[in-house]
Amino acid sequence: MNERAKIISKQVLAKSWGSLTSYTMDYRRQDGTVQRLKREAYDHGSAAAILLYDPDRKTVLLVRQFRFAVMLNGDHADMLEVCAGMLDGDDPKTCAIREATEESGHAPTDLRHVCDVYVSPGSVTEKVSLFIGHYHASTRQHEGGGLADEGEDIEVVELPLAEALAMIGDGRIMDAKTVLLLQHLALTA
Ligand SMILES: Nc1nc2c(ncn2[C@@H]2O[C@H](COP(=O)(O)OP(=O)(O)O[C@H]3O[C@H](CO)[C@@H](O)[C@H](O)[C@@H]3O)[C@@H](O)[C@H]2O)c(=O)[nH]1
Ligand SMILES: [Mg+2]
Repeated sequence: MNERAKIISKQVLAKSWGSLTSYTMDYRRQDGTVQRLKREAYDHGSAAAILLYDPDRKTVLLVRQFRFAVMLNGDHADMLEVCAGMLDGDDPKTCAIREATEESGHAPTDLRHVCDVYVSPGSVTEKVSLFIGHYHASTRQHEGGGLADEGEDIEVVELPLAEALAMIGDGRIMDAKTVLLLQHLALTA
């Protein structure tokens, strides 16, 4: 816990798949004065994500899936993203391999860790560990698509890296972790 903030009380506003909690804290400002503040935090655990890249063909494998919150915010809800998922008790690398395999059908090789990011640090506790891994014909285990009994309905989409980068510019790719990983790959491939 940060020494600048002392939690005075907390109230669970909602607890279901994730939890939304309202905290009251005494926050010590940079000038030393203490201010009482309220902040809400949404906690559904942390996550890992992996961009699948075929270096021989310079293609990437992404997944398209429906995102309810994006629909609520008035944007096109069929999001094109890198494979990703909640840690569910696994370490980030194990999670990245598990999610890539479930969602894309490929068990990736040559994983490298890129960085860890908070995508919405103002209110969401989730930290996402980002990886790049390789796929090719021999890494294919099955056709992918995710776990239908958990409501996943995933289309696997293969694209030239150059086309995926262009899709960031024209708004067809809007998921932050996907933008970051594609741009990192473009800088380092
Ligand atoms: N019951 C219930 N199930 C949920 C809820 N929200 C998600 N789920 C289920 O929980 C599973 C989550 O799938 P994962 O593959 O583990 O996670 P993800 O949704 O792909 O998350 C990744 O992408 C998100 C969007 O970019 C990221 O926010 C997240 O960090 C992560 O990288 C899916 O089966 C989904 O149906 C909910 O509110 N209620
Ligand atoms: Mg997922």
